[in-house]
Amino acid sequence: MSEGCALLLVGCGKMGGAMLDGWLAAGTASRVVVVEPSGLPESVRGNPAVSAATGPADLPSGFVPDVVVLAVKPQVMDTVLPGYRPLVRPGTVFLSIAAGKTIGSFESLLGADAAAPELSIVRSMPNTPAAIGRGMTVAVGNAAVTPSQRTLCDALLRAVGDVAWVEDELLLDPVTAVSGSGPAYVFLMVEAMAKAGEAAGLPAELAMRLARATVAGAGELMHQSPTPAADLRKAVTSPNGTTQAALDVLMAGDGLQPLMDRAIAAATRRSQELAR
Ligand SMILES: NC(=O)C1=CN([C@@H]2O[C@H](COP(=O)(O)OP(=O)(O)OC[C@H]3O[C@@H](n4cnc5c(N)ncnc54)[C@H](O)[C@@H]3O)[C@@H](O)[C@H]2O)C=CC1
Ligand SMILES: O=C(O)[C@@H]1CCC=N1
Repeated sequence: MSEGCALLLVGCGKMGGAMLDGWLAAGTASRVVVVEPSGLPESVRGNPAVSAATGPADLPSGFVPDVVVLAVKPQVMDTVLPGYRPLVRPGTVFLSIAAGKTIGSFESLLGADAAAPELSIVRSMPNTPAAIGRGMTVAVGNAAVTPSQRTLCDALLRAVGDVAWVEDELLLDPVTAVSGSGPAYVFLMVEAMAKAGEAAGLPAELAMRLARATVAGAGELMHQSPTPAADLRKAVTSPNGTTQAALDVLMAGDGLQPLMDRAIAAATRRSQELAR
């Protein structure tokens, strides 16, 4: 991977943009063409390795991507993707980060001969901490993905954080619910802690500062420590102390677990619906 690949990025919004920054910083892509109606993001303007195209018919002449990264919203994938059929060839792998969209849907959108063995597709689910190189991505490939294409996709995803590969594509729906959407749950917890702190008498600004610092610090502690989360929790919890009083509420039968079960189930269902 020392030379970097030729990459076509379709959709350069929040996730595509974050990943592009990571690839360029890591040198995983040596040439990137970006198709994005809003134009190139500020962070890559002037970078000689990056150029813009208005669509599949506007790619630089002779540009043959090793990988086409699909980072548009799932809702527009069906209209956007057929335009990229001419790029299907044995040496090119299509790497999707779209929620819900299945490998089967990409196979049919990318051509009538979609079952052809040369149509290499990797479906993946990253998350927004990718913007600071701390993403968590889960990926699954179809049978056509060669070992070198898998290595390439792994390097691209690893440039923005950790990567796990699975064999069973059905896992991508609960994966999306846990790690894809998960950062939003954590940010909501910060908001909820700050509001509760305010209700308990703290000035709003101080309550938010405490909530942010606590979640960020606890996250970093967990990141740096191999200690299981339950043990980190127990280390905060003095017998019959303040934490115990709060955890008696949060760990009650109607506490956080049933709420989280319902939230993850709802997101999983939505991911399954987006496939249709
Ligand atoms: N935001 C998140 O936390 C995560 C998002 N994803 C997936 O990433 C994909 C992108 O999501 P975001 O970056 O959040 O959305 P976004 O709206 O920020 O980015 C999508 C981009 O696609 C562009 N676009 C629209 N039509 C296009 C076309 N015809 N050709 C090229 N680009 C086009 C839009 O202008 C926009 O910049 C989605 O499929 C989503 O499911 C995956 C994991 C996490
Ligand atoms: O909310 C969504 O649909 C996307 C996928 C995971 C995170 N954001």
